[in-house]
Amino acid sequence: MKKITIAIDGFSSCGKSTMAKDLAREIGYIYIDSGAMYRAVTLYSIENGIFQGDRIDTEKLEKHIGDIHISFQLNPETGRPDTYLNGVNVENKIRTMEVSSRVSPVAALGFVREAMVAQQQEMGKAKGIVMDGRDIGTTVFPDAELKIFVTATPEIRAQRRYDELKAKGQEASFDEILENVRQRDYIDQNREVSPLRKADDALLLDNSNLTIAQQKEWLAEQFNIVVKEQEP
Ligand SMILES: Nc1ncnc2c1ncn2[C@@H]1O[C@H](COP(=O)(O)OP(=O)(O)O)[C@@H](O)[C@H]1O
Ligand SMILES: Nc1ccn([C@@H]2O[C@H](COP(=O)(O)OP(=O)(O)O)[C@@H](O)[C@H]2O)c(=O)n1
Repeated sequence: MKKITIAIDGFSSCGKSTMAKDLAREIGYIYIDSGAMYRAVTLYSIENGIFQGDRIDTEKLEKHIGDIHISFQLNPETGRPDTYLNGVNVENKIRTMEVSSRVSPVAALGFVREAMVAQQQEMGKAKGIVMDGRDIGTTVFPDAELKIFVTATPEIRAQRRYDELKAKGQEASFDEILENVRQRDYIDQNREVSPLRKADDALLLDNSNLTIAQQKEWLAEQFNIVVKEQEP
């Protein structure tokens, strides 16, 4: 069967990676969490003195961008890929509120996006990939055969992220998470380079009232429809 490219974009914390990972596992495709790459660049910046308070030393980051190597390795325990920054597993570190609160300004920098998009396009060259993020259907893979744009209300998304952090035993405040979700949505939609928007040919999914199982089933249906259409 001919392999296709699947792009899943949308607002923060709405369940993109949950559905992307599940689908990739089921159909034997590679899964790439592009947000993890921007989070890893942010962690590198925090750990290497590139932030002065909230200010980003963009000159320093640009000088070091070539030293930031991000890769993914399947974690046999979770069955999902973990993110590695220069050979070190940073999967837990990149999910903290500290990284969440600093990632969107880093991801708005043109040279950061250029470097990440080049790596993402290289990863998807052979197709057979599910990638989730903000600009996958618009910039990274504009020719993707299946494009989805996911959304849910900010309150529902913040609650999902709150439950997740709690379950991991991390300190979290619902109000702080809601504020972060809103702030990131704003920056992501209003930046100059590749702002978050639905590609004209993307299917819209509001999963506010869907369970994980329901959205998984919906996505599998969309995949089957597109694959059938591709058949000669
Ligand atoms: N339909 C859903 N209903 C309830 N919780 C969900 C749903 N989809 C995802 N989640 C949970 O919400 C949290 C955020 O999902 P995630 O896939 O990380 O979102 P995103 O990749 O869009 O940021 C996770 O803890 C996930 O288990
Ligand atoms: N393709 C992408 C993916 C993420 N990002 C940025 O990276 C941040 C973190 O992405 P993420 O997918 O981990 O966000 P969550 O929705 O999982 O919290 C986003 O808020 C965006 O600022 C981006 O600019 N482009």
